[in-house]
Amino acid sequence: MASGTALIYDEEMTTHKLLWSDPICDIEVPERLSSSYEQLRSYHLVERCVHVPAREGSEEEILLVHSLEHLEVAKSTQTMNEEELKRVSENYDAFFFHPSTYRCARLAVGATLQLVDAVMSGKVRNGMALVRPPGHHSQRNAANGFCLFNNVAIAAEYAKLKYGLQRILIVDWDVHHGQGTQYIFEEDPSVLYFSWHRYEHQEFWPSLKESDYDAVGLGKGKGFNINLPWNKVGMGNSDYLAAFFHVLLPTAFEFDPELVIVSSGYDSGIGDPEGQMNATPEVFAHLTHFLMQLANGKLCVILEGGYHLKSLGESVCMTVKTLLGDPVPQVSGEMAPCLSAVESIQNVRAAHKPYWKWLAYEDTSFLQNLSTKSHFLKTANSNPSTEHESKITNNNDTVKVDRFLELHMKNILFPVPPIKTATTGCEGSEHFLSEHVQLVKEMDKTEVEALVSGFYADLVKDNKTLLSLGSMFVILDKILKKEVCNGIATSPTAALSAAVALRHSVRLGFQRVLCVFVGDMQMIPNTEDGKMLIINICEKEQSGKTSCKHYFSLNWKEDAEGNDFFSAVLGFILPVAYSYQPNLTVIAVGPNRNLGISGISLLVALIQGLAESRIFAVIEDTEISLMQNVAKLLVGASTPAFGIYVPPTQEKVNRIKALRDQFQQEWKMLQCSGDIFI
Ligand SMILES: NCCCNCCCCCC(O)(O)C(F)(F)F
Ligand SMILES: [Zn+2]
Repeated sequence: MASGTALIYDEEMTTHKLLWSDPICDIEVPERLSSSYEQLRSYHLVERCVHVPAREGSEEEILLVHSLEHLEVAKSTQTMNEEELKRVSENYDAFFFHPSTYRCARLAVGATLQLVDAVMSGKVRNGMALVRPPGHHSQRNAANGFCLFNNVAIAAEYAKLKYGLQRILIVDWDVHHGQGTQYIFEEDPSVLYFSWHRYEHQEFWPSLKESDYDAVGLGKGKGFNINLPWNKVGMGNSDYLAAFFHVLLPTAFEFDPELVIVSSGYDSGIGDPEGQMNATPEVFAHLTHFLMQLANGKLCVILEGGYHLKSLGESVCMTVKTLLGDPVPQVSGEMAPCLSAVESIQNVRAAHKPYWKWLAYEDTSFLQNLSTKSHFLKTANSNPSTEHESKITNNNDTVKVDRFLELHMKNILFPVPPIKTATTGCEGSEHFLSEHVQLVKEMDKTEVEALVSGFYADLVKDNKTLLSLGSMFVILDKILKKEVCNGIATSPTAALSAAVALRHSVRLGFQRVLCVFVGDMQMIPNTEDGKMLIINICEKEQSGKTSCKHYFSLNWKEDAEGNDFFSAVLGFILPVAYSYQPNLTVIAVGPNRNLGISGISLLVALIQGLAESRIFAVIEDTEISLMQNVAKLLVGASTPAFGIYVPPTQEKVNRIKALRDQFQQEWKMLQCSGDIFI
């Protein structure tokens, strides 16, 4: 699988600028590009990327999406004077021409296509193109909203034509609706377009009815256009993550794209005058991390909007750092989506129920009793997470936001551990040893005995286990000291090793340890003090132990034909895990696991977004191929082969829903339907 991250930037795209006064367009300034690039340099990220040059998009490439008339009008502006430029610009909603606009727009298209080629040819795994003018509002025959040519739409058509792709996912996390992109692919089932956007019940620009959640696509394209409207400002990290867990990711994994393209606008970030949202830069690391697990990692991130230069720059850096494979920083803020966000999520899930298998058993009874909607809103105040107090009173106070971000990013940008993975050289590990892996020597026997005889004597009986513990302690120490990012060990009794590892981790000072245990756990540690949260994925209810706030037994029988674990990971495990905010994750696979390797791989891949990617994996030593798969994932050598997508059965959906209904007050990231307020 390819490696490396491309960065495409050409200073010439800073020449396009507004020549007259226009309070609407004057935020789209050249410094957006140059200061983002400077920020990348200041974090030494430019030198870690593969430099790919921009080029001019050809007329033929532009005509993949735009009309000849639109192209001719754009071309004709190159020789116009200011008066003429102003007049042509007035034909469009919120667009301005400069003599260099046409040249810059062709460079933006070409830069985007260069990135697609670099990724599709395997020259790099993923990459980012810093371009302007942006693209997602421009339409076949019109410029709109600072956009002249639709860079991302052209890229999708180009990729279909040149690489014969049949499924492309476009994720538009810009705070404005990319109506241009929606119109272009509305009837096209080969391009799944997802956009969230500030909407405020059609009050916010471009104020279109077709930006609402019920615009699902037309004809054969029905189900392949997903609009998630934000009807309030102040949306934050938890709202964005909830939208990914409960809308985008389940759909994306079912769609199984061959390429993912992001219309990456950062005006959805804190401090932006347009968005007025509260999401902080590190959330883009999480969003990027999730999308990297699709399409075998083939991800092209294309800049759209973003008008607070500091917020824009920090968010661009978070995105590129993650594309490079760095650990994902802890996400800040209360992990509780607001009522308005949950309502939008519920509405879009209901609207798409007819088109997606994963939604087949979605309960849409709330639609019938819409009359109780007022009831819905009235009782809403009973839930504390209904509204977000806006951290920054008004985003217009740029300097205040600068200071906030200065402090906020200080404890986010931790030094990247020199080594990615520590292992004990267990059976089969020679396959993945590389400069990213450190073989740790076993702790010597006497040390282990001293340790075990004290704190773990009640757990450890025989000698063989004792030795396997030696390596485990060494790895846990290295993870705690941040000498490595993650670690993996095998054990003759994974259940016992996991129990000792959990107790050892808490003793070492990890205050919140998440343990996901696959198979029967045999011994279940006491989770009363909340310092551990255990999710036991087992075939049958553990002896009498029912689920409670910090212990869940999730009964799951792997599906014979393929991998149906997506709904459990996305709809339950990740929301609980993100609500808990662990500072270490322990993944353990015991004897007679009830999950396929692809289900476990999915879990390991997606859970790396937690605890600054600190994961300790302990695998039953009979599971050689599983160990190798997990090790490759931890090293970042591969994205998981998720196997054949199988939608969840009604019984499994009901089991998740029951757990969600029972615990969504404690773990609020589980909330995805409004019936919690009724
Ligand atoms: N009352 C009229 C307000 C017009 N506001 C225009 C906002 C354009 C936003 C452009 C963008 O940020 O979506 C892009 F990504 F394309 F750059
Ligand atoms: Zn925007």
